[in-house]
Amino acid sequence: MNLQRFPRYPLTFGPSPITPLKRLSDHLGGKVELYAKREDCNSGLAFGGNKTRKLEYLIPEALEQGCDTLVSIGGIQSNQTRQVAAVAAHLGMQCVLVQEDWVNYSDAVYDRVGNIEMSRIMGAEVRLDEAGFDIGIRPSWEQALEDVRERGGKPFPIPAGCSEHPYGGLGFVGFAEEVRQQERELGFKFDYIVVCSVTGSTQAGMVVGFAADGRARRVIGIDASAKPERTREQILRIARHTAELVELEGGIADEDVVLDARYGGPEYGLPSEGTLEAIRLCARLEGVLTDPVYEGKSMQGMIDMVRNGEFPEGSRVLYAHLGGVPALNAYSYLFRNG
Ligand SMILES: Cc1ncc(COP(=O)(O)O)c(CNC2(C(=O)O)CC2)c1O
Repeated sequence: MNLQRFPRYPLTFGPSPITPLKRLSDHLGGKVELYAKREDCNSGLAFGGNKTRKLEYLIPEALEQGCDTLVSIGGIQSNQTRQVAAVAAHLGMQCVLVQEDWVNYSDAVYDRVGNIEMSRIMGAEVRLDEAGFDIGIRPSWEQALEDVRERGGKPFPIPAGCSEHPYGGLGFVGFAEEVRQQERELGFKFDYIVVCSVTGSTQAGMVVGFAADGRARRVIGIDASAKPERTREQILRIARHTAELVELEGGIADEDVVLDARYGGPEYGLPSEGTLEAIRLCARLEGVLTDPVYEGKSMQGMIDMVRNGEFPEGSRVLYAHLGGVPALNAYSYLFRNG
């Protein structure tokens, strides 16, 4: 596998730390050892997250092409767009963000706090659009690109979650290589990796990266799109493309994409009671926060799978914490009683 041939523009602190979740593991019976790899603490740029790792492989192209404006898209509380705004500010580039109406939830502050607040403070042009949730290429985003061109700018297109960009999976191939190095230092290997999936390139990169040592099917995706068929198709397609880019021997089989659809409901961006309980449990046992849109759902999935005995006794499970905490501010009503 050859990731090194692709230039990487450092936007993260270096290898993200792996921390034990010992109190949570003990609370769940102590038969499975849970750890977290902290992409939520991976960068000093506006709290970082999984997109910041992905952007390290997109930015070299933007700089090489002489682009002056990063253009991206997400829902109103998108972590993607906030991370793009931070990288644009950090690089001295302009930023245009399309924020569509992806979530059937709003209250007095939903479009004024958290991610969208930070994007505005960092100087991004934030365009609210009433189109609903869809992880594909959107007319609103294509229009924003055209508008930048018409005003004489040179836009760099960054699709939702970076995922439809040809290099969108590379960052998480690197994640797997980083984990292997950390396993050598820890003196053991993880049996499973749990990760939240929506636009798919995070899991796709991990599947390719861990395929290199036979662990592709040990990457357990937890769908948070509530449209798992679409997300699964996108993960598989991106994984196969990424495997070609890094010259992975053997390629990617359908069965290499494991996506659990039990926890994505009731809708994208809306948490179930189980999700809210998982957020509270991890927060109160570990001081580790997760969010109602993404990580709360993957945390719920991991906790449920441990409770159901779905991981063999003695398993070591690595939870990929991909960030997302800023969105908690937009869902404060759900936690008004703790
Ligand atoms: C905290 C967090 N965890 C997991 C995911 C899912 O990652 P993928 O999109 O690569 O599958 C996101 C994505 N968020 C999107 C966004 O617009 O923020 C791309 C949907 C995320 O932000």
